[in-house]
Amino acid sequence: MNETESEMQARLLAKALPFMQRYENKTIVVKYGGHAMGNPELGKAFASDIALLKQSGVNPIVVHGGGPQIGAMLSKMGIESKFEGGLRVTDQKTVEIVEMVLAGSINKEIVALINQTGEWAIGLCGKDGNMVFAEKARKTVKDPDSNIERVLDLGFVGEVVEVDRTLLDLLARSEMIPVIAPVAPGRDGATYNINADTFAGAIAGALNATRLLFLTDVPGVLDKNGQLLKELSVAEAHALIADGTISGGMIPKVETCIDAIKAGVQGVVILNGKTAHSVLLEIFTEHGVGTLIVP
Ligand SMILES: Nc1ncnc2c1ncn2[C@@H]1O[C@H](COP(=O)(O)OP(=O)(O)O)[C@@H](O)[C@H]1O
Ligand SMILES: CC(=O)N[C@@H](CCC(=O)OP(=O)(O)O)C(=O)O
Repeated sequence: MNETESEMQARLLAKALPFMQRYENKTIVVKYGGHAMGNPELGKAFASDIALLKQSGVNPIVVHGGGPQIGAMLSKMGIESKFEGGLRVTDQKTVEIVEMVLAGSINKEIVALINQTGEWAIGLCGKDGNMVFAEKARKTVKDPDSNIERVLDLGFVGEVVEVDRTLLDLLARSEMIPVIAPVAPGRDGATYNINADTFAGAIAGALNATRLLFLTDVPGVLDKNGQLLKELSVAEAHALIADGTISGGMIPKVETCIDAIKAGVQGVVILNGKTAHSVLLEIFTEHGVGTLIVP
């Protein structure tokens, strides 16, 4: 007998039960990258995945990026921008635009998409509820020829030094889904631009998240031949960064995965946010997608 569409739907829903039970009351941090955004249909699918997690009793927390969108605004305003080691060199003018784009337009766009599903999202950044404090990032790079280390001055690029769980714990017990922009104050009163991957890792670590998902625009970490690596150990990741196979924005992503694993996050996955319902595929089905980072 041919299965009707309703029967198929019922069978698929029944299959999701063990996963719903596994993740009930667990925290899942989803990093939504700027490269994964932009397509309205995919945006809707992402929002409905997050809404479904919340309805299933999971505690989803969205941390978003917006690198390409910041780049577009900076060029519209005639401000030049460059990256070093995957991080945007950020002067005073740039950090103002970064805050405007991240904590403003992009944050509210994602909040609105989730709200349209009938769930409740609340848009925040590190400043809200004294959630996150940052300090000036101290990054060094090795000159490939001489191997000499050089300190980078990235301006108002920050790294997270403190996460206060109070607000996020409160929201976990509510109907609200937090959507967080990676901007945070320093104790020095400055505003810092934090790489969204690093920021998501810090939030996941502080909340002992069960899962940390990175939604980007590639299927996961690719090897030299462009093939997907389904699993990547910490040692292999270091080797791929050192030999240049992992470059650009993938560097802070993979480094964050390593730190998150060390901080006790149970599962860290880099996956393609350009595949519709990638979050559900990863969380509610047997076969994960993307690259799983293992200790
Ligand atoms: N080994 C690699 N595997 C996959 N992507 C890589 C690799 N090395 C560099 N990249 C680049 O990293 C990008 C993803 O990082 P990023 O641009 O910061 O995305 P997002 O905005 O989603 O955080 C990919 O689009 C790709 O160009
Ligand atoms: C310091 C630094 O580089 N900050 C990032 C913040 C946004 C971000 O990380 O966005 P994606 O996740 O889309 O790359 C930036 O200015 O682009």
